[in-house]
Amino acid sequence: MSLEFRNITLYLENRIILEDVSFSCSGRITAVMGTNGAGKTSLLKSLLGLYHPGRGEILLDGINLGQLKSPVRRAQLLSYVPQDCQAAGCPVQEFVVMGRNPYLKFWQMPGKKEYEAVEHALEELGIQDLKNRTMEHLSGGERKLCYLARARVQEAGWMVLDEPESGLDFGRRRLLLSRLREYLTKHGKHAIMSVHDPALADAYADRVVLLQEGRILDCISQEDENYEERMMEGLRRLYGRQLDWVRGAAGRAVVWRGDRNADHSELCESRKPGAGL
Ligand SMILES: Nc1ncnc2c1ncn2[C@@H]1O[C@H](COP(=O)(O)OP(=O)(O)OP(=O)(O)O)[C@@H](O)[C@H]1O
Repeated sequence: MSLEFRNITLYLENRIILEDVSFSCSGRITAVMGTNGAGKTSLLKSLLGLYHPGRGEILLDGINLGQLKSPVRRAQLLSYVPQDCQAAGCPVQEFVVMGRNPYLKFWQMPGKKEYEAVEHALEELGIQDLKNRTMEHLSGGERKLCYLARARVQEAGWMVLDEPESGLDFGRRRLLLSRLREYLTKHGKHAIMSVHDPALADAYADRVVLLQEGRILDCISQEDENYEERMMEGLRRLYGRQLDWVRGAAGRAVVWRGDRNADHSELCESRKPGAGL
């Protein structure tokens, strides 16, 4: 299964948001990283058909998504977990089962098979206890997990996840991404996700795409011989020169040298005037 972005250029409100973005995904998970406003969500929304690039094409297993008219077919190919998981006024079980809609006729109600899929997804994510709760009464993290369960029962070939880790506690982030990897591997599926934490991208993604102000800074695979050097060089260009790897028996991690005493002024200088933050 292949997913390729070819020369994507996107304008929103007469501003260029993505410029000539080209890369292909590889392995189970591709992570997209970049500072706030770099264009990660816009890239994912272009993939989902929510934004329409003025130039370029996105090819999923040879299908040009720009020419795909059927929303049902698109939902069979791509599932989505947005950054902001809005509260719906229905029980969790009913929300999650909506993931099966692309496979039901318009007059058909979900049945035993569909609810079994829901049970299974909730169990895998460790949130069976939420089944009968109302979506709008859940915490942000709990809601995020319900959206993930819905994407899971949708059984699309590709999951599109916008900051899946946001709002989750320290342990659940790891649990979620390792379960995601297991699920993708077991079912031969793939994911593209935006993520802010380089440690999570490093630990769970096979390929990391670094976006800077709407352009590709680098696209690095874990298999590349110089992966560590390129990854660190890219991260330093995005976030600052004090970043470094530390290595130990338990693996490697990205840290700030000096941390609380580190000089973070470079971070602000690297932002464009008027870009906020
Ligand atoms: N619908 C829109 N109309 C106009 N501008 C938009 C729209 N959506 C996004 N933008 C702008 O596009 C730029 C990229 O936004 P985007 O949400 O893709 O960034 P991001 O990398 O996902 O940021 P973050 O890490 O903060 O979520 C920003 O400057 C944003 O203000």
